[in-house]
Amino acid sequence: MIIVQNLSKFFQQTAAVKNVSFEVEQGETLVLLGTSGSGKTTTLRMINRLIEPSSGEVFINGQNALALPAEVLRRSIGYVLQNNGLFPHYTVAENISIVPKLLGWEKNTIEARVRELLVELHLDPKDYSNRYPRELSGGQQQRVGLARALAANPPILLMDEPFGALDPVTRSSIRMEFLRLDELKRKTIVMVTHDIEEACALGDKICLMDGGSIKQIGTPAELLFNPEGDFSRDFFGSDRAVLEMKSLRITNIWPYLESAEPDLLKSSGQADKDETLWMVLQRLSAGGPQRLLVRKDNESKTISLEIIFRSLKQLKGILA
Ligand SMILES: Nc1ncnc2c1ncn2[C@@H]1O[C@H](COP(=O)(O)OP(=O)(O)OP(=O)(O)O)[C@@H](O)[C@H]1O
Repeated sequence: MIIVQNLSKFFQQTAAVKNVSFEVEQGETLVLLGTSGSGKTTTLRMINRLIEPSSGEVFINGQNALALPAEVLRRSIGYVLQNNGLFPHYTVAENISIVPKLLGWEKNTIEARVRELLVELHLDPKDYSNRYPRELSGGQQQRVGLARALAANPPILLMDEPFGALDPVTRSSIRMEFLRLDELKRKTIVMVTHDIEEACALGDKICLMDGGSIKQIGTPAELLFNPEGDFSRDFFGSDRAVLEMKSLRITNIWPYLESAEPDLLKSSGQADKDETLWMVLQRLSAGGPQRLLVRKDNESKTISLEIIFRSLKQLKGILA
């Protein structure tokens, strides 16, 4: 769906992005992760040509993006900015309607779409449609920013630090909300963040960048368990243990779990193979187990789990 080939950007003498190449399949989320100044935003903005590349190519559905008029390209790509970029003098409904209006949609269709998006994003249309951005909390503004990007139902969504301006608690709850949105599940998404946990939670693939270049691309589990080089290894630092837990999908360890802890999984009754082990365990026991270790043995290719619950009562409660 998106192919980026040898993309580079020079600002005067400075190489902000150097020979970056990646592919994002339809419905996939690729996260651009890296330190400050590593070229993430520049890379993202070259996809919809808010920044014109110095060299390299971008293909969207097989079409050369650099050969299309930039406005046409941008109408098929939703864009969510870090500080939401809402127009302060437009109401919520007007902000969300911008692209559908540009595309000449009928008034009734636009109104219905605005209502639908507000409901989906948990903002009561009666209460919020006519508010101005300043009358919303940061999290609500961010939801409206997302609704605006989704309004014309673009197949591709680019998100630049979409949760960056939020406090950690709001950030993590909105992130969970976004993960569950059906509308987002169908999109091809490229997202910038410097938050490692966010990258692991949201990315099907992570593109780890440093100094304008890609250091490694892979699934969160690949980057965590098989880092290529010192930069990748050091990047996750002390967060590694928890992140490994969070990035492991039940599918990855299903065969081992079935033989090792059948009761545990059966007791959940609904352990979804796509969920991370962490989420399942959190659901199983409010507050999570006291200690949870995953060990991977590369030679025998086995994964062992050590789960220590807070009390016998907690364990019995789960298995009941
Ligand atoms: N318009 C510009 N003119 C000159 N240099 C720029 C411009 N935009 C970005 N740069 C430089 O390009 C490099 C990459 O910037 P970019 O914003 O892509 O990084 P980033 O990884 O998104 O950083 P952050 O996480 O801090 O937003 C930086 O060194 C930055 O100073």
